[in-house]
Amino acid sequence: MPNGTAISLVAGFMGQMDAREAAGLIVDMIRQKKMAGLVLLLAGPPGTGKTALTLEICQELGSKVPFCLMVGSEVYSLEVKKTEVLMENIRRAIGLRIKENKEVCEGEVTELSPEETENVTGWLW
Ligand SMILES: Nc1ncnc2c1ncn2[C@@H]1O[C@H](COP(=O)(O)OP(=O)(O)OP(=O)(O)O)[C@@H](O)[C@H]1O
Repeated sequence: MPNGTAISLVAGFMGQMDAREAAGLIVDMIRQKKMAGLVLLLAGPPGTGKTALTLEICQELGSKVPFCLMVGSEVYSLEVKKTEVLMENIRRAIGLRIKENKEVCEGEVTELSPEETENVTGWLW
């Protein structure tokens, strides 16, 4: 609502008034670029709506803000480095935005003519 209080039932979300009002403040702060360099941490028991609230914040910020769900057990896996997991998710988030602008050309390749180059990368300079 305009005064910053949450509506008791909206978009399937009910209760959690304090958390939803706080989420509204976060959305305002992001829009005013006051969250730059800051991280929002939602803590609480399982199934209390942390993910749902995060998705709401993301949707409120518009279609250009990607929602990228990360699984905690992935981050703490011994097989993959934490930085690799983070990089993969950042790539995924950027990929979502690139995908929106993707131009698809349809056609048929009728001929391929390989060209010899001097450098090992295969790029023409
Ligand atoms: N206040 C709420 N109103 C309506 N539905 C809710 C509310 N809180 C949670 N839910 C629903 O309960 C389910 C579990 O919520 P969610 O996955 O967001 O919880 P979570 O806190 O992220 O859980 P976890 O810590 O296990 O990841 C979802 O389907 C969500 O839509």
